[in-house]
Amino acid sequence: MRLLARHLSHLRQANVSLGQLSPFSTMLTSRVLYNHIEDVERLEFYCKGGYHPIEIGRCLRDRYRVVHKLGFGTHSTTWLAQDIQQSEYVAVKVCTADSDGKEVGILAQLTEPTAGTADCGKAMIRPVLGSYTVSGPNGTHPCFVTTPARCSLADAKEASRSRLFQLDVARSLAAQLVMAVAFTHDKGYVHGDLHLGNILLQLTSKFNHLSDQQLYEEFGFPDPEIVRRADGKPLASGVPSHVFSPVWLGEASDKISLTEAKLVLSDFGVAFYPARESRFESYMPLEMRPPEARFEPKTPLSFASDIWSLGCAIWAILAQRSFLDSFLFSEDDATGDQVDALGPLPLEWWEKWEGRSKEFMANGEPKEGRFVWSWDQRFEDSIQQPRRETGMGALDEEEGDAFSEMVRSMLSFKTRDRPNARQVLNSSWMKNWAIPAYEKSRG
Ligand SMILES: Nc1ncnc2c1ncn2[C@@H]1O[C@H](COP(=O)(O)OP(=O)(O)OP(=O)(O)O)[C@@H](O)[C@H]1O
Repeated sequence: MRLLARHLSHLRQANVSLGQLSPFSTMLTSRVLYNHIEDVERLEFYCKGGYHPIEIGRCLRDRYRVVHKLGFGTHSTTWLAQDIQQSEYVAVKVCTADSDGKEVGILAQLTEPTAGTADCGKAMIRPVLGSYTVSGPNGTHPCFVTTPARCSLADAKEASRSRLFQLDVARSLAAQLVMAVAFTHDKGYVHGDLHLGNILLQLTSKFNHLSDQQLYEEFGFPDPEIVRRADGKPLASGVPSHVFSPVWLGEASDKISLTEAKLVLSDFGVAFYPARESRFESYMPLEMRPPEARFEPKTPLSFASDIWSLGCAIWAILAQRSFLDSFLFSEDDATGDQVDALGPLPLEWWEKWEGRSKEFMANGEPKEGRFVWSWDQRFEDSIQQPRRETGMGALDEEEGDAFSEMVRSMLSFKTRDRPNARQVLNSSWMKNWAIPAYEKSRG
């Protein structure tokens, strides 16, 4: 069940990126078909410009001995390795050869010793421990080394029956996420990909005391799956003979304790610096994508676009279900769902929206007889009822009102009406519920 859940979660994340492969991508996926293997990277991305084939047991740079696979995205595979110089486990992210390699520079700037030294948000972004490039049959790949994390919040939710975090854990995670985003924005960067798949949980330092053997006994041995072409022909030189499912170091969301709930904001692969570059396209999953990316495609995205996604992410941390229906099939579905939840669109957007008459009589007025999932009903169905039913703690009226006020303001259609991240940190819900839970977690 956990495997299936993770597979679905990866598919959902991958689905998004596949349509919009990369802002920089020059990779042409290979046309070769392979026999399907569950819960692994897309095999057709082993091609010129794509992934680098990695073998478990191999030593990268004569320093990082690969022990297991941690995960994969559309632009990378990430490996758990033993740093033989420092005798500690590290995560090595090996990017596709078409990656622009900017992520490492952004992480280095965000974590440099002078960057906001006393800022709590800085502690939630992992410093780069080393970076290099590796050349192989598919090209030259930017690689960088960070500390390994336990699992993403998306995977933790998928691994639990309730798909919920304990209330104080959810409050603390939400506070940490806003701190991390506020810090990132203060440094001039927009993250651009804020969703629960990119929000990771820290591993405890005890992990470093495990030998390879103990690690395998506790978390499972790598299970090589043979790669075979569907046409039976031999594999090209850039395709690995075996691939591996990621190791599961995580925990089901409902089992995570307050002290374990330490967050890492990861994947700055599409982050950008709006003062120096204009970005018009959003790479967010449809259900968390800011609406201006659709209705104002000629206006560059900025910090406020992260605030929309941050509002959706905070909702998803507290809730069992995402704010918008996660089975949206088109941009029209997403816009329709946003109007049902948040009310009428700005007039100029409404007039621009060609698909408006499918579900609506007029702006904010649904067609007769159609079910409308309102804000209050979503709050009840996604947050309160599941929390009550599973004994995970519902929000009382005062907290519920403060939470709704904060998230609703972040989900204002017009970017100028959204608070900035520092203002979010100063909201009543943050000050009276979320930050106190975070402080409790630090003892
Ligand atoms: N430091 C880490 N520790 C543990 N797992 C990690 C780490 N970094 C990445 N991962 C795993 O690898 C997955 C992919 O990483 P990441 O999102 O950085 O890749 P990407 O190729 O940039 O993704 P995208 O598909 O968004 O382009 C993550 O969801 C996570 O499961």
